[in-house]
Amino acid sequence: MTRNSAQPERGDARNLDFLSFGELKALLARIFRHAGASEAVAECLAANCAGCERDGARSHGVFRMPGYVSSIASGWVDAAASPRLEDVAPAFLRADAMNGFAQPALALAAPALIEKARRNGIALLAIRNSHHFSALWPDVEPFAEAGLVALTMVNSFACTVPFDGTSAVFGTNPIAFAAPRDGAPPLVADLATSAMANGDVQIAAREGFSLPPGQGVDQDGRPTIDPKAVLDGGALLTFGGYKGSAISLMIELLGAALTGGKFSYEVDWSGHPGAQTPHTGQVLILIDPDAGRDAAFAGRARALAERLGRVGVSRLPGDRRFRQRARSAAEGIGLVPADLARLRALAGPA
Ligand SMILES: NC(=O)C1=CN([C@@H]2O[C@H](COP(=O)(O)OP(=O)(O)OC[C@H]3O[C@@H](n4cnc5c(N)ncnc54)[C@H](OP(=O)(O)O)[C@@H]3O)[C@@H](O)[C@H]2O)C=CC1
Ligand SMILES: O=C([O-])C1=[NH+]CCC1
Repeated sequence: MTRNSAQPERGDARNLDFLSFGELKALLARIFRHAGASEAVAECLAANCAGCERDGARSHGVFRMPGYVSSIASGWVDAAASPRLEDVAPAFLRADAMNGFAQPALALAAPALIEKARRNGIALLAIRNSHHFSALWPDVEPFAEAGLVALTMVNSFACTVPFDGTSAVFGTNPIAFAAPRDGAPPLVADLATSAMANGDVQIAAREGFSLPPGQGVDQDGRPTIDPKAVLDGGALLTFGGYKGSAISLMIELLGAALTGGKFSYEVDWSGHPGAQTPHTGQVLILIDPDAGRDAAFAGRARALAERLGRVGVSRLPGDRRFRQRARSAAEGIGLVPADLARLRALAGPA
């Protein structure tokens, strides 16, 4: 059976167990603490991962928890690391995640970054020595809610063949953008620059679905719709051929060369069986869109969105997530009972 697994269905609601966001976040925080994370890291990553599940961003929801745990257990990532911040220029911050996760480094930097963006109109954060194993929208959306435009990019691990190339060099290299909009939630776009996210390929393999044609190749470079062949020595293609390849190239440069992180092809976790979290870098740019003038940007964003609606566009990036978020708030976050049981087992004794 083939399914466009970009946002796979979770199954029949009648067969699910429902948790509130608070309950799911508390369970995930227990798992992180049990795995050896510091309190701060556990809270930060639990909120992030529970938020992905709540919003229907399944490729980075609770299915990722065993990967977090095995990466921590392998000694590849330090879940108790305390990130360090360096103020390098009026509009430039660097953060060393100290071989920990990227999100706690971003959380540490956020207040100073916002202050710099408001003072200078723009500010850049370069995070290195960091592991990013999640969606990017949580890294940009809060800034747009505070009236700022945010753009972020992360490189990952070599699993994507550059256009015209013969083997994987790029990661799935996501880019996310958030902008404030008058009278509505921010506009938020968040996408892998590979044809699919690696997480969705893993979900398809686990649930027994084929990939749509044109997403990946097997270990011999032949086109395949078998997710296991893509994961087992094969690779993904870039989205949109040479165009996605060009954007992925930019993300390698900004995510790694600019930050001091590793290129995706330099990630070598062979000495750490069980490691799954890419050890690379992340760049984030904040813009105060109304610097030097009266507020206008959010109104312009609203005008553009309304125009798109008038020509028949029924879904803007972020809309599906916001709808799912509202649904989760009303009904709870539905989990397959076997997945919930696995999470409880990962959390150890209560
Ligand atoms: N940490 C890492 O190294 C990596 C993380 N990722 C993450 O994986 C996630 C999934 O990526 P990907 O599979 O490419 O995302 P999708 O293809 O599912 O979605 C990409 C964007 O397009 C929007 N969108 C999807 N379908 C439509 C449509 N029909 N009309 C209008 N807008 C649409 C989505 O909005 P909406 O969200 O509302 O559906 C989203 O903003 C991302 O969160 C990404 O950050 C990916 C690669 C690596
Ligand atoms: O889905 C994906 O492609 C990835 N998520 C985290 C690392 C790569």
